Amino acid sequence: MAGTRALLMLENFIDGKFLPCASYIDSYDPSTGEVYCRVPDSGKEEVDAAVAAARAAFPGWAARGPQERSRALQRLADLLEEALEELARAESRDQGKTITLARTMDIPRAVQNFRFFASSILHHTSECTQMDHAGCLHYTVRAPVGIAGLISPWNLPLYLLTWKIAPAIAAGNTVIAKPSELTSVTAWMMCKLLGKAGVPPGVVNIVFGTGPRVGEALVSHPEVPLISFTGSQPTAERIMQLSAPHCKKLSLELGGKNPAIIFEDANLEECVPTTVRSSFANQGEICLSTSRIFVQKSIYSEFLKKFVEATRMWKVGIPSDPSASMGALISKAHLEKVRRYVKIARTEGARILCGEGVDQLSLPPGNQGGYFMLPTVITDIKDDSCCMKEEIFGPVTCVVPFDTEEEVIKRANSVKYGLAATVWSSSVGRVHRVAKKLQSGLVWTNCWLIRELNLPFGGMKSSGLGREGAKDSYDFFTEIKTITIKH
Ligand SMILES: NC(=O)C1=CN([C@@H]2O[C@H](COP(=O)(O)OP(=O)(O)OC[C@H]3O[C@@H](n4cnc5c(N)ncnc54)[C@H](O)[C@@H]3O)[C@@H](O)[C@H]2O)C=CC1
Ligand SMILES: N/C(=C\C=C\C(=O)O)C(=O)O
Repeated sequence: MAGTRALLMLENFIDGKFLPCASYIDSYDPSTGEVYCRVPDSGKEEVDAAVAAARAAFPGWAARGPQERSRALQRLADLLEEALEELARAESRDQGKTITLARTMDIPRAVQNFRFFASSILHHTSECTQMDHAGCLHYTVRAPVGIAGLISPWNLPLYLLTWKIAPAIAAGNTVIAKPSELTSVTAWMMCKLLGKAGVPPGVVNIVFGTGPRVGEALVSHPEVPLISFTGSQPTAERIMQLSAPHCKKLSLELGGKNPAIIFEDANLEECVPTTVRSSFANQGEICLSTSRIFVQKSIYSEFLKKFVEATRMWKVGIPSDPSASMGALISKAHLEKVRRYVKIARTEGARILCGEGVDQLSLPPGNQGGYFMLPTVITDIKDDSCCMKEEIFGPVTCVVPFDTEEEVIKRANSVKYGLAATVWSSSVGRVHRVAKKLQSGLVWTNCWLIRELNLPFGGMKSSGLGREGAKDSYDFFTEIKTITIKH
């Protein structure tokens, strides 16, 4: 329970109004372990109110032209950009990530999400075919689906929430969004800007609270025909079960166990720092984070030495420290889960080369209760260890050697996930060949996380269902109809 200090109190945002809730959940500052905020513990009642508001707003919003909706999105982007510093500070405090990352990645990307969909919504065309022998012309039309349910996780809070809200409202839907109960603050701050941007009441409604209460009420609601979800695979399974009786449209963006494949002709000057970043940026809490590093045997020792040296330079610090590369993990429970994986690796006979249990973490006295851990490199680990199979979602990465191209493709593909891979080689032929054979929705060669928002984003196998991007999100957030004209 919270102490006597003034806590930040969030409210739901329904029909353009901030509304208090009957009960609240404590929200923790990950860098101190102390409660600093209270989040509405909404349930069915709040979802019903949000559905009523979204239902009433839908016809008016859907009837506006794309240009008009686009202008509101542009204005919202401008307002978010004006508030960038305030939002970055709030995101960093709420999530535990460094202020530098929030300032340079999270909030700029939230701004870009609105700008991008404000523009892309103006450029869609529909299909038309002729059938002269039958005297027919066929064409397609698209229309917004209705009320979209949007559920987002805690790792990239405003970044991922806006990646869903922007395409949904650009296409003419109204939305009910549920951010993670662990990181709700920046979503609440954004609500203050919606009216000013010209987004009418009821178009964007945000209900805060836990997955089992408010998330399930939203997913089960018969008037919410589509759900876009980013988060874990077990939660996605539950969402699929609850959606099945209503035959809802689903977009599921789930986890990964992403390999980095490093061939002997890789440019290690670029590969080592990028692979440190792809393993440990945002505390390793990104679905695209590298967590299995396969290195060709001839350069294995050299790579390992350089990689461990560079990892030791990846500074863990309090989120407000501009020189920190990494902040605190999201919660005590998550920190314990991540540490458990390192413990299992050790009991299996793997070697921990740096980080957890090897090096000493140094923190200011006020942050001793925070959820910090050092970036950790594991080696001498078997491919069938849970550390090589399961999504750890923390600052832990495993490095193992390989001999041949065929062998490494097989090993990289031997997990249930298929989200993102990186391939490092200076052979153009090889990067094309390997990229094609990897079971992965995204392959970055000689780089990581360079995003082209136009193109499909999403995973194969247990990493998800559907894709997001300019055309893919438009397709998801609209219903298509084929019309035949006999002339
Ligand atoms: N994008 C990704 O790949 C992410 C993966 N994860 C993975 O999931 C693990 C657990 O993290 P969690 O926070 O528990 O993820 P989660 O999947 O439970 O949470 C994501 C969102 O789903 C909501 N949710 C939870 N249960 C729900 C339900 N029954 N119905 C509707 N919505 C529900 C949560 O409140 C949150 O808004 C992490 O350790 C990580 O491995 C977590 C966050 C993002
Ligand atoms: N979905 C996630 C990351 C997406 C990144 C992007 O769209 O650029 C995640 O970490 O959950």
